[in-house]
Amino acid sequence: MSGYRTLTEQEAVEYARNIPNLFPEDARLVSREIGDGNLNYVFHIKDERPSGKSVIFKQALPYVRVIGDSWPLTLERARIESEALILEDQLCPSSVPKVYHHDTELALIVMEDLSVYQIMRKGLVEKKRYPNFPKQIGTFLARTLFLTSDLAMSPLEKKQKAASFTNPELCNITENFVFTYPFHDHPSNAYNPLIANVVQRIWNNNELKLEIAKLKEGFMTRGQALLHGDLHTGSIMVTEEDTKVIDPEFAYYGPMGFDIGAVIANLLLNYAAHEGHTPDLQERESYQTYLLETIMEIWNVFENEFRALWNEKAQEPYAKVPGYQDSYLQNILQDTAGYAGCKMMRRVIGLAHVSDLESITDPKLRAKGETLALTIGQELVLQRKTMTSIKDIVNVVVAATQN
Ligand SMILES: Nc1ncnc2c1ncn2[C@@H]1O[C@H](COP(=O)(O)OP(=O)(O)O)[C@@H](O)[C@H]1O
Ligand SMILES: CSC[C@H]1O[C@H](OP(=O)(O)O)[C@H](O)[C@@H]1O
Repeated sequence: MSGYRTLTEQEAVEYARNIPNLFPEDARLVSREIGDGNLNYVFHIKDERPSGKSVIFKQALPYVRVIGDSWPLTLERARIESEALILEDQLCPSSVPKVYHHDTELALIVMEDLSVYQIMRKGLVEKKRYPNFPKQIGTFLARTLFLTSDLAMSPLEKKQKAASFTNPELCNITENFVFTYPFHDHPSNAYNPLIANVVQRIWNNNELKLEIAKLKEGFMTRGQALLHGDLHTGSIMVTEEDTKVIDPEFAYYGPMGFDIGAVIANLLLNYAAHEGHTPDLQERESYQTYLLETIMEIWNVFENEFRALWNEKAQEPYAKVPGYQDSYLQNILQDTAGYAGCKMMRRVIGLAHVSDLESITDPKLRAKGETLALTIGQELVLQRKTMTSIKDIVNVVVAATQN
C-alpha cells in the first residue's frame, strides 16, 4: 500500500510507456478516463500513430468511487479481479479480456481493450439481439462454475483456491446492498415515490423475508464454485457475434446459482423496462419474447455443458450415483431463480439502479416497469422451491406480465 497513488491520465501514459513491448518506442499515447462503474477508474490509452494499438488500465481506488473517501474499500480487489480474469481465460478461452500486466502496489490491471464491443445493457435498451450470446454465456457459466467446484477439483486444491479468493469486503457490499438494505427501511435505499406502496408491502412480507434470509445464508456459507460475483449486463460486453465478461472484482467461492441468477435478473430487468421504453405492444412483445427465449437457451446450454463436463471430468466419488447429477442441477436452478429475484428487487429499491429502468424519463411509466420487476422478483423468490425446469421461471414472468 505504501507506493500506492491514484494515477492521472498523464501518469497512466508515462506508466504505459515503461511496460516493455506494450507500445512501439515512437508511440504517441493519448489517455482518457472512461470509467462508468461504481467503484474504479478505467483509462483508455491509445497510440495515435499508425500502430493504432490501445489498452485499458483499470485502477482500484482505496474507496468506493461514487461515494468518496468516506467509504474505504480494499485495494485487494484488483488482485482478485486480475487473478479471476486470468483463471477464467484458462477455463473458458477468449471469454474475458487478456491481462497484460498487474501492479499490486498500484492496484492496477492493464488489459485488452474491448472498445469495439458494447456494454450489453446499452444494447438491450436499444433492442439489439445477440444470437450467439446464450451459447457463449451458457458455456462460460458451465465451465467456470463446474471446473472450480469440488466436482472437478481435489478437495485440497479447491480449498486453496477458495482461500486465495476470500473477498470479505466485496462480499459484504453484496450482503448489505443485495440481501439486506433493500428489504428494510434503510437510508441507502432510493426508489421511485410512485411505487412506495409496493415497497412497503415487500418490507411487511415476512414470508418473503424468510426466503431472502435463506438465500443470503446460502450466499454467505455455500462455497460451491468460484463465482464472477457481479455478472450483470453492465459486466458483459458484446458485439453481434461475440461476448466478453469483464469486472470480476467480486469473485469469491459461493453458490453457482448466484452467477446464473445475475444474468437472468438483468435480462428480466430489461424485459420489465420495455414496459416503459416500447409503447407499441407488438414490438414490445416481440422483444420480450426474444429475452425469454434467450433466458431458456442460456439455461439449456449451461445444463447441457455442465452435464457433459460432469460425465467426462467429475472427480467426486459420488458423481456416478444415480440421481445425484439431476438433484445437483435442480438445486442450481432453484438457487438461480431465488438469486435472480433478489437481484431484480435490489435494483429497484436499493442504492444502485440500472439504466434500463432509470432511462425511462416519465416516472409513471417507469413505475410500471419497476412494479413488474418487483412482482417477478418476489414470485421467483417465493416459488423457487417448486421449480423443476427453466420453463417454470419463464411461466412466472409471463403470469406477472399478464396480471
Ligand atoms: N477491457 C475493457 N475494454 C473496453 N472498455 C472497458 C474494459 N473494461 C472496462 N471498460 C469500460 O469501463 C467501464 C467500467 O468498467 P468496470 O470494470 O465495469 O468498472 P467498475 O468495476 O468500476 O464497475 C465499463 O462499463 C466499460 O465501458
Ligand atoms: C456501492 S456498490 C453498488 C454496486 O456496484 C457494483 O457494481 P459495478 O462494480 O458493476 O459498478 C456492485 O453491483 C455493487 O453491488
